[in-house]
Amino acid sequence: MRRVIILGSTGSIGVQALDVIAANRDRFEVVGLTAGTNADALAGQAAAFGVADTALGAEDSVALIESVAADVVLNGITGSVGLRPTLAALRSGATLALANKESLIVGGELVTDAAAPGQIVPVDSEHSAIAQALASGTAAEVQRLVLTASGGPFRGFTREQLAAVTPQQALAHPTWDMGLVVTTNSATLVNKGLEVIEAHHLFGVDYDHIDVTVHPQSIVHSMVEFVDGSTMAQASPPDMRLPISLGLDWPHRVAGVGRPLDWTTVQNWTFEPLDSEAFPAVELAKRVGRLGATFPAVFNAANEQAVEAFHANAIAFLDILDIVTEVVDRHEPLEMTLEGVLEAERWARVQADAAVTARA
Ligand SMILES: NC(=O)C1=CN([C@@H]2O[C@H](COP(=O)(O)OP(=O)(O)OC[C@H]3O[C@@H](n4cnc5c(N)ncnc54)[C@H](OP(=O)(O)O)[C@@H]3O)[C@@H](O)[C@H]2O)C=CC1
Ligand SMILES: CC(=O)[C@@H](O)[C@H](O)COP(=O)(O)O
Ligand SMILES: [Mn+2]
Repeated sequence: MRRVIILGSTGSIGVQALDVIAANRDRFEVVGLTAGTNADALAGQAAAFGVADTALGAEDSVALIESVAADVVLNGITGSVGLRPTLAALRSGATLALANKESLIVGGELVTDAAAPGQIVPVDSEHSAIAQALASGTAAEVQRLVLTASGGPFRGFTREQLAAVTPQQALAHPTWDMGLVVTTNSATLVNKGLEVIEAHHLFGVDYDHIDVTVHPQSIVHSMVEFVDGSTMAQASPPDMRLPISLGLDWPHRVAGVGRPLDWTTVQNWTFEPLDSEAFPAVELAKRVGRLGATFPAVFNAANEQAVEAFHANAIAFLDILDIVTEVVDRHEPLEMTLEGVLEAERWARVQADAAVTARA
């Protein structure tokens, strides 16, 4: 029986994790649940799963991790506020099933240095796919990682067309039903940029050997190319319960957690290059990833502020990336300590908010 703490249990990842556990009560026991502010939903989940320990907010999530023994902590919090809970989960010795990509991106080596080998299991669908595909060769035999991107709701749009898109349109993701921030990030392709940095930290592959291809069907979740020219791809219908289940009990598979592909119907899987002119986010992310230090934290924090402003109708869609770029370009890197990262984030949020105000 694996004892599981779920951080962000009231969100998209958290609710799907509870779905997986509800169907496999002989295998998983929920021992802790946390949310941001939604106390009613949290109390309902605690009653349904017989959980005594719950917490609201990141600080109390850390206290819960420190006081409740668990085999695995699933971090399904949204945003870089998940950094301290990620570090607390690693300190606790539990496996960290990581959906909260932001904590790895902003924390960088603070997170990877705190992790024992194999302690972080990726839940993000692309990184779960890569982890599965990597089993086909040795680390030295890996040539390239290829992350798939759906392209989001605005795939094929020109910059002129993107200028007028609305928050409501940005939330209409073609293949995944997710929280507001990651869905908006999929529309700008910032999500794919964050995922390139995430892949670099998780798998130790340099940025010249991490590529992105647009695959609108979201069936091939990512690929690993090996030195002999062989490419291993992981494919399944888009359903986060599969990577979540692997995160909860890696490397073991949970029977029946996802439905398989249906080969009795016509399949049309397509792949196309990313239009970096309309969607410069991946190039910018690679730039900040290469710069390292506090640049990724600044990229992410400025984006979080700009996404919030976009949904408050304070800025236009294209302003999101313009603001993030402006803030990154002005950044003077700070020391890579927790305090340095938090200070860089504070600075980036102030700068981004000022850039929003300047556009009002
Ligand atoms: N959804 C998906 O399919 C995927 C998500 N991810 C990643 O997983 C993470 C979660 O995404 P998703 O589930 O979509 O997001 P949601 O917005 O649906 O859920 C976020 C969760 O985090 C909680 N939360 C928000 N703020 C805080 C805070 N300050 N302290 C503690 N908890 C907080 C929320 O609580 P409350 O309800 O109280 O606000 C909620 O439980 C993100 O990093 C995302 O990029 C990655 C791949 C796929
Ligand atoms: C399900 C998942 O992992 C999301 O992060 C997904 O990647 C979003 O899709 P795109 O960013 O490819 O549109
Ligand atoms: Mn993803």
